[in-house]
Amino acid sequence: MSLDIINQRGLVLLGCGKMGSAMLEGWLARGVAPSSVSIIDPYPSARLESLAEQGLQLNAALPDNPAICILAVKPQMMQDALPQISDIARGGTIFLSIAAGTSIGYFESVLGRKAAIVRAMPNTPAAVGRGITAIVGNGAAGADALDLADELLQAVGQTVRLQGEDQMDAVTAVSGSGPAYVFHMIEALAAAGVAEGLPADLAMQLAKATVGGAGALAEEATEMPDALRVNVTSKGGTTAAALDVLMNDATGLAPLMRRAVKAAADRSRELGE
Ligand SMILES: NC(=O)c1ccc[n+]([C@@H]2O[C@H](COP(=O)([O-])OP(=O)(O)OC[C@H]3O[C@@H](n4cnc5c(N)ncnc54)[C@H](O)[C@@H]3O)[C@@H](O)[C@H]2O)c1
Ligand code: PRO
Repeated sequence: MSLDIINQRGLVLLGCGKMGSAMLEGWLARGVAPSSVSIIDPYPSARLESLAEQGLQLNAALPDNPAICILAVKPQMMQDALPQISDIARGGTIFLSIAAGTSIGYFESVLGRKAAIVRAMPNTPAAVGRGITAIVGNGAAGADALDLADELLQAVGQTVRLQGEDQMDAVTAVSGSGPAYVFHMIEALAAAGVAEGLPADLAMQLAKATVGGAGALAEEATEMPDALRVNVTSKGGTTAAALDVLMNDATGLAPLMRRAVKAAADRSRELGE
């Protein structure tokens, strides 16, 4: 399985900030040896410094032919960062980019069309093995390359394969950025609890457990979310009173979410220009 290949040939991470670290923690927890990981990052975290003491290669010479090289710097930093991995073999290594808005065509223009390039959009719940990553490959990324990328990403959650790269901006806006929307909902729910008289720590505990529990139920139940919502809603009761506000056609959550997701997708398209 892919993690064995990673341990044999190595994994390079170009940039290891919030998203790179989230995935790295998932891989380490699932058996990737710190000594098989090479990281290039001018500002390594204390956690990376500590992993370096366990054998992780930090800003050191790279393996010639690693199984996979993950490109995890900000889109705006990509051009400056890529020359640092230019000595990696083009034939045997899969280049997996997680950068928002940065097209496969851009990477082909830098790495060449023969390089196997996989564009992916993960999300930070990968840190606890609950991420979801969408992937799409270029012409040089054959079934084996996509399978390897898929297996590696499955170690930190679910994966989906896209029909085309044109779906990536919408995916980024829904699942890449989506955790931030949910975290903000937790903040807003807790703040509303405080406004109704609860202590802040109790309101936050209630909000976190409610969102976490509802998310788990939505994933595990056979019913769809609309049926689960109806199950909570007594006729003439408290939930119905709240949903009158949240499901207002003009001012409720749906039009607000539509605007938010459109703003994210538009920004993803801009980053690709
Ligand atoms: N954070 C998320 O939720 C998320 C989700 C999906 C995709 N992404 C994508 O992941 C990428 C990284 O995002 P992030 O949130 O982890 O950002 P981040 O700023 O936390 O991490 C970027 C890392 O790159 C390092 N870096 C900067 N210049 C470098 C260089 N020249 N060479 C090597 N490393 C360099 C920085 O020190 C930093 O640690 C972005 O392209 C983003 O679009 C992020
Ligand atoms: N974080 C990155 C951004 O905000 C991409 C998706 C989540 O641009």
